[in-house]
Amino acid sequence: MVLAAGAGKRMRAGKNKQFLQVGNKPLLVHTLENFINDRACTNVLVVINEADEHLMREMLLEHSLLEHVQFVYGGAERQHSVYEGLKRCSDDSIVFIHDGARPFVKEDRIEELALRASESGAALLAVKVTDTIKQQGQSLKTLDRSTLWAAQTPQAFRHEVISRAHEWARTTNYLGTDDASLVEALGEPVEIVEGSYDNIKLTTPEDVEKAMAILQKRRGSVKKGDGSHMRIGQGFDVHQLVEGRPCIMGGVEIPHDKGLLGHSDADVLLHTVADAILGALGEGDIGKHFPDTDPEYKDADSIELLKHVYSLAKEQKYAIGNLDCTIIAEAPKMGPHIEEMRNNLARILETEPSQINVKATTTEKLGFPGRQEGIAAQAVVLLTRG
Ligand SMILES: Nc1ccn([C@@H]2O[C@H](COP(=O)(O)OP(=O)(O)OP(=O)(O)O)[C@@H](O)[C@H]2O)c(=O)n1
Ligand SMILES: C[C@](O)(CO)[C@H](O)COP(=O)(O)O
Repeated sequence: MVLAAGAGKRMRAGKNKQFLQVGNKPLLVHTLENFINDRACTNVLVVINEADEHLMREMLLEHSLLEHVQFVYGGAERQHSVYEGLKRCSDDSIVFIHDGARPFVKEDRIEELALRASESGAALLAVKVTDTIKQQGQSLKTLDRSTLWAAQTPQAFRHEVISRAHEWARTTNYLGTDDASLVEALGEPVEIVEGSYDNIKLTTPEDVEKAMAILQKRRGSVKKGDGSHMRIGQGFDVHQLVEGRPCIMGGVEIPHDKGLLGHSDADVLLHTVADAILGALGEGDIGKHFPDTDPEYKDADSIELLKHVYSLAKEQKYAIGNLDCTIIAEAPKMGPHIEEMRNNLARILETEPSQINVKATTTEKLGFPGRQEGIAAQAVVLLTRG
């Protein structure tokens, strides 16, 4: 259960912080991917505000996650949101309750929590407190920090245990700041699984900068030299120019007296980029994935084809490092459309336009592009993961 029904007031972003862009994707997308990609996780429930539903659906669709989640409407307080979510969890499950605003939970912690929760009924991630903690009373007291832990999420429970704790809290009007505290209040065991200081909750604007630094660190900390932290690929494609076809380039329909011939919409730029990404992944080429003999791809929208190719990269946890493309065409003029193509590519590939470069050249009237018989495009892409 991923909680995303808060207002994000302390973030002061003018919208629910779950939509905030953190590096190459929105906060909630980072968080959900940790669970959707986890093999042991069978159902992902997202607790949302009804008012956010439309935008939430659009965002998850754009990142190919919509089909992997179910929505439930939350309540006024975090605890009420959890209560609503619990009604939708099955009786025999281990329920993970996690803040949508914590994007950096690690796979091995999820495994450890599942194990400990199935043994003891309840387990949470927490880190040892590193500051000296003062308690304000009549006089100031210093607590023994060797016994203090800062609670994080996920918190994992046998469904029966957490449902009972929430029912009790509801009838007694007990409001806790996390879910483990409700089980503690019943006097039942809760185990701590040591987490990581990087598993931060993005609460204030400063946390976005911390999150960016953690993302950078993760990208840089993947073992170098094994060829898995970055992959490079190149693509090249040509389509013939003929009368009676639209000229679609980088998702932009460019007014011209001729258009590109092909089984799909023949967007030579997007095909080239798709080939470059497939090359980087060692996954062959677009002909292998979308055969031009398959009627399913007749007049296919190349944006959808490229999205599919990018989803293969995401499955392997790669994102775009940068992409550089060249269109080779005598006509039409590409200049007025380059920015739109760049923005389209950034959107499809879930990155920033600054990571993408699109340029165009003629061949000085030489060869098939020069004679305006066709248009070629080439691309080089760097995929990174971490
Ligand atoms: N009624 C609520 C309140 C919070 N949350 C979720 O609980 C998590 C942790 O809460 P917090 O960081 O406090 O988020 P917000 O409530 O959104 O932030 P704020 O308190 O600043 O408004 C967030 O992922 C938030 O979306 C929720 O699902 N339902
Ligand atoms: C549950 C929690 O993440 C534990 O640290 C946290 O208490 C929830 O956030 P909030 O700011 O207290 O709502």
